[in-house]
Amino acid sequence: MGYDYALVHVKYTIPPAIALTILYRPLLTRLDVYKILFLVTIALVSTTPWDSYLIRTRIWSYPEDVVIGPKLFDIPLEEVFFFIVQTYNTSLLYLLLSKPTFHPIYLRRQDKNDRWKYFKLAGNLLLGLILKKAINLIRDEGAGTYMGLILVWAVPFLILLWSLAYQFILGLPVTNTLLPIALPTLYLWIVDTLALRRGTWVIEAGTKLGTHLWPGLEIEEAVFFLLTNTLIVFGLVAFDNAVAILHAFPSHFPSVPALPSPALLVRALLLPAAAYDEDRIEGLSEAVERLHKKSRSFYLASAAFSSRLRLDLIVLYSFCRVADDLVDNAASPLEARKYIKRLRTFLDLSYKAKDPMAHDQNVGSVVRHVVTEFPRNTHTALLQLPTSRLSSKHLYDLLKGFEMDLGFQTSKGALTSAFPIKSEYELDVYSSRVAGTVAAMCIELVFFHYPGEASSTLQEQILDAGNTMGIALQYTNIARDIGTDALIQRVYLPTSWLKEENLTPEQAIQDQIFVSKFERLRKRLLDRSFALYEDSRSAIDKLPSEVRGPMRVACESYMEIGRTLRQPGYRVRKGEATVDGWRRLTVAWKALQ
Ligand SMILES: CC(C)=CCC/C(C)=C/CC/C(C)=C/CC/C(C)=C/[C@@H]1[C@@H](COP(=O)(O)OP(=O)(O)O)[C@]1(C)CC/C=C(\C)CC/C=C(\C)CCC=C(C)C
Repeated sequence: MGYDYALVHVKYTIPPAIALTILYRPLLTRLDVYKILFLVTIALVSTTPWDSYLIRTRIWSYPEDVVIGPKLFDIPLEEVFFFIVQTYNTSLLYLLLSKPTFHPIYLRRQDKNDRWKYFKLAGNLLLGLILKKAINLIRDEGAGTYMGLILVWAVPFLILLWSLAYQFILGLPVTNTLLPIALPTLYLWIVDTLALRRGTWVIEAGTKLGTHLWPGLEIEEAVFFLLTNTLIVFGLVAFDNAVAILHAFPSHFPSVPALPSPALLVRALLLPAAAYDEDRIEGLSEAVERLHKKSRSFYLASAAFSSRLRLDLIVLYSFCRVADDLVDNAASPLEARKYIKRLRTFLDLSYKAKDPMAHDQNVGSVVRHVVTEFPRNTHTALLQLPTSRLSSKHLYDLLKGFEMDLGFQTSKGALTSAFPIKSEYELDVYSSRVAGTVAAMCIELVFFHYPGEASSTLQEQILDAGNTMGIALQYTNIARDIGTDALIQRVYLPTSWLKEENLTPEQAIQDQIFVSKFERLRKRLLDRSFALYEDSRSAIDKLPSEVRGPMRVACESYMEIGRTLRQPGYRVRKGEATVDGWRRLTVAWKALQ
């Protein structure tokens, strides 16, 4: 009996496991736990008979004085623990590195002439040849036996995973594929070199090739760790591929449980790529692109949400952004009004389409309306709005908020300007309509994806606090944009506030930046923004535990704009991010704790 093998764990495998757990803990979802357990189970079940065979046939051995003693099918418990901890560590690293990835946009519809099918074929051919060579090595019963046994065990799994998930394996960023394979492999090569040198485990002479990758590292060991890490990462990629299919194509999978069964995952992977809905994939890609380009705060926050809710939030953002831009960037107030009217008709038709009696006919009229009445680049954002999960009230109220913007008289040649925000109350109403509604819709989506976690009274309280938080964010938004809004004749500062400073909205526009008074009013906006934020933020703790952190990230990273604006001497610069990327990340990290 000895502790050498156990010490390898104490020194080399448990510390990274602890570090990765601490690092990933705030982002961990139930689906992640499910994935890790799934992978660990497969690793145990598939490796145990094979490793047991290697030990019983003495291809592989452990001196009695380096292991504690207990065994499972002749495998020392330290070795069994190795399968678990390696799978755990590589899985956590993969999860960490792939957190920012929005998987559905890597799905590819494939028709007959798509060249990707040749990649699939080439991969399978190559793996098939390796398998044939491996069988020959075992048959020869010579120095290639151990290498042959490693390959014969690993390659069939690789063929399976490649066949099911080659689109993702090839398409995902290398930070999601090569990196989580390469880092743990290199690390385990170093650990293995030290263990073989100390004699903690021994490969018998006669069944090994005798080639070293570097002094002290047998080629078989190097290949073993490379293949096992590849299997773990490909397994996780295949899992994410299946989940992406389940969430992206409701027409094929109308209802998906939070933790899909293995059978459902396999069914998803077996859906022919020719049956993928191309418009849906394109729509999701456009939505992520829009979010990425237009909002650093919400893009970062979106990565922290679980996949199902994340998808809905991204398409909701895309709708809100497009609707806001249609009104804001209209060539004239008349055109802006026309778009609001068309958006209202779009909502009327969409909510009528929910009526099961005339569903198909009504969906047709929604599509026709969108295609004929809106610019091409807005179609997917409108058509993907998840109306089945949102009550119409908030969307109609959002349009009422946009309508208030039309109260600003901005047409060229207009003699006088109009300023609809006369009092703090009116600013609150405006903010509630354009931002409180957004908060309410985000919360509705949370309740949809996490049903039964809050009573209806609690839901009301949370929605109320969400409205307040939305108003807080909008006040910060207005404080940041005072200058740029003035350039387009919009003064959101309440006329009553301006009056207290002996100013009028017209002066605000003429002088643009009447610096000190303007800064005093900016401070007043921010003070109220932070008061509202303080009033509402504790309600986030009443949300389902999995969304608390991500919601905090969304609110905190936006409020950080306010904190920056409050710094003495800070000046807003047009086109420049108020909060830099590093600071935003730090804020997100703290919000997740
Ligand atoms: C990850 C995540 C939460 C993403 C999606 C959020 C989402 C759907 C945002 C839509 C934003 C949008 C384009 C709305 C149109 C109206 C508008 C312009 C509102 C202002 C947003 C400012 O965005 P931005 O700075 O990019 O806009 P401009 O360049 O000025 O045009 C708003 C300030 C409103 C944003 C409000 C929210 C996202 C609500 C936040 C509150 C919650 C998520 C609820 C928190 C829960 C509790 C219980 C307190």
